[in-house]
Amino acid sequence: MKVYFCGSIRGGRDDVALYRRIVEKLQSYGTVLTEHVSSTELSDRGEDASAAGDKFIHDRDVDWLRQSDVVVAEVTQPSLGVGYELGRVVDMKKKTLCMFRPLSGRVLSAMIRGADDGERFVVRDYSEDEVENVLEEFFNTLKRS
Ligand SMILES: O=c1[nH]c(=O)n([C@H]2C[C@H](O)[C@@H](COP(=O)(O)O)O2)cc1CO
Repeated sequence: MKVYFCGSIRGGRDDVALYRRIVEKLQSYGTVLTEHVSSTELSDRGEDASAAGDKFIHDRDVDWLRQSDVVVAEVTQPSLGVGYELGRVVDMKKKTLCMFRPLSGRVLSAMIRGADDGERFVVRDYSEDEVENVLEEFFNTLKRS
């Protein structure tokens, strides 16, 4: 199974330790195409600051999104890139889990929460200690569908 993980990069790296935990868990289910998103070596400058780099990143990531079987996004730290990826994914009709931590004090964008259809695109509120359980639940429902 190919998994695409979305997490904030230029939107801010505050949650990178959590991204690491998510990616480690996801790797027990399949190949994570975007493992770099969880790298502590990646700063909020992104992978490459050059203009050609940005086109490469965009085209590669959209291609990976197309290839993926399932998409998991941590959406607590607002990120234009993650929002864009999720918009594309809705059109691609991929099975998607968005994970949000209300204890952050933030309110999730209506364009993400409002896209929840209870089936293909699901938004799940959680707290940090529940990360692994939330992912287990999600992948168990995938097996059943
Ligand atoms: O260097 C990068 N590499 C990369 O793969 N991305 C993708 C994957 C992330 O899920 C998402 C993060 O977007 P943003 O940088 O706007 O927070 O975009 C984004 C950047 C930088 O924008």
